[in-house]
Amino acid sequence: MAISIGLASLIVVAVSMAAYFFVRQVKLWHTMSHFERAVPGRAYPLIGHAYMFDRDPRAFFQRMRRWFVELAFEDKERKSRVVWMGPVPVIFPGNPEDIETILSSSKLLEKGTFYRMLMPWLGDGLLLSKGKKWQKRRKLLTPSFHFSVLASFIDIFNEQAQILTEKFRTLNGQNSVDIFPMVTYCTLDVICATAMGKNIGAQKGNNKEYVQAIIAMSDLIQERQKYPWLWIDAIYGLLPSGKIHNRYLEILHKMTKSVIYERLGEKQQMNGIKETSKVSSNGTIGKRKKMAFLDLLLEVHEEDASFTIDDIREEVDTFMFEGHDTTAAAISWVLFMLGHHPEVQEKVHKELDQVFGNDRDRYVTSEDIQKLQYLGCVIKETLRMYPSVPLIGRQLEEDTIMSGHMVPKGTLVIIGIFFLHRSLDYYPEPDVFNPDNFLPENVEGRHPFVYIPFSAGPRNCIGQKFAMMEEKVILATLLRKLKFHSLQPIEDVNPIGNLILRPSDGISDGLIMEVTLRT
Ligand code: HEM
Repeated sequence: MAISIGLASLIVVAVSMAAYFFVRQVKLWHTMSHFERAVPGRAYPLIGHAYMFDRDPRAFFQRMRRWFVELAFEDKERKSRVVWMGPVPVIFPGNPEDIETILSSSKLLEKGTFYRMLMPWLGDGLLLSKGKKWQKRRKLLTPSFHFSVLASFIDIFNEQAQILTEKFRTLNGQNSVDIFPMVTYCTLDVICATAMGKNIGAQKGNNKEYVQAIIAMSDLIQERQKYPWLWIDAIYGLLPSGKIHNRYLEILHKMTKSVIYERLGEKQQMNGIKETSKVSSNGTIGKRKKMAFLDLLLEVHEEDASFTIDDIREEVDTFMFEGHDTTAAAISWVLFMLGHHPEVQEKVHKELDQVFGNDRDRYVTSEDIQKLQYLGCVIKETLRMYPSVPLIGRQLEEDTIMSGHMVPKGTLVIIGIFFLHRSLDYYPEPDVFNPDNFLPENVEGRHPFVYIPFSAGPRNCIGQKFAMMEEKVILATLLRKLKFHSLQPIEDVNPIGNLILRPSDGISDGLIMEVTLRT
């Protein structure tokens, strides 16, 4: 009797849940029927459009590119469209006006499910936090990216750029080389020195365990994002890749924490001479060493104890993640494009000669950076064609009108930066590399939301100026001495868009180039 009552209750609960789910799905289906599909095929109950997705990430991204560029952005009406990822509808805005609605809103700031895989590593750092917490953190951290702080990092950019140049110089055309990992080690050294104040010497082959962990971690997260069954922590933790993930996580957190406590200890020791430990105009702590982001965060912690050591760890890890892969991809794609466009490379070389004369060794200064206008156009055009962050997401926190229809609260929205930047509507020849697209006269009159490599609005990239400065210093240092020649045809190197836009020619995931000395 007891069993049959239990069984009956179970059945009632199951049937009610199924009915609730069914009604909810029918309502959702009806609401979304106002939006055209972003993919050519039908969506079926439960699986949605998932049957159309290629397992091979390269083929998948190419297919998405055809669908979204042609169907969405180049459709006459440029309406936002829907894709059913299983039973979950995802809206892809198809015009800059809808993108502006989302990104410029001070209420639509939540990132959504796709970012969940980053949580174990980055916690509630600036990239992932939401609501009041995000607002408070953003306000706290914004002064850390003030120009005077960034200017104090310029020596670090120069130092690491020179090490990279020397590494390339010694190759001098003897071999083809995959530039991607070399540039990544360089940007990793830069971010460790600027975020943590620690020189980990990745370019020199030091700290191998940490370097391997940080590079592999991004790859593991990207892999995990693709397969929903890996999203469940309990399952993932039992699988070999989950075990590796957790081991790397431990290495990464251990390093960040040990640097934080080391720095905190040093700071406390210096408390006796507290006055000199305040940041000075050239970004040094007293006479000791350069300020790192970490020092600024420790100062915030001293003034406001509710900003805890764990909070600092989350922010430092967020900078470590956001601040090395993005810039490595951006610099590598610039070199790859220059290697395919010798006439553009020649113009960059000329500009460098005008600014630096015959001096190919001195450090790049803030004043030089201002003068390198054409290099700036090259960087921007590369970020148009190969935006380091190709897709960003939001989970709507309130009902929102897009393309004239209501999208209910809770819906996932994905903004395809890569697809937007390749649209014929906004760039006359979207697949042609043309830095002149960013000459002031050509930028004038362009809708501000058709070019958004750093996102836009209140939740844009806080590291944008840092990134542009770092890119210019590294490229100006490399290109004063070196010439780059790409060895893979452009059409063979398809970008794969996950967290970061990476190259793949189907054989290697690198950018293979010949590097020679400039005469
Ligand atoms: C070329 C280099 C870079 C590109 C293209 C880039 C792009 C972006 C984009 C598109 C976002 C928005 C992400 C989203 O909404 O999901 C973002 C956010 C962010 N970026 Fe960057 N980024 C770059 C470099 C950096 C650097 C060097 C740092 C730090 C030193 C950094 C720190 C951050 C942080 C902390 C956020 C989260 C901001 C917030 O939500 O308030 N980024 N970045």
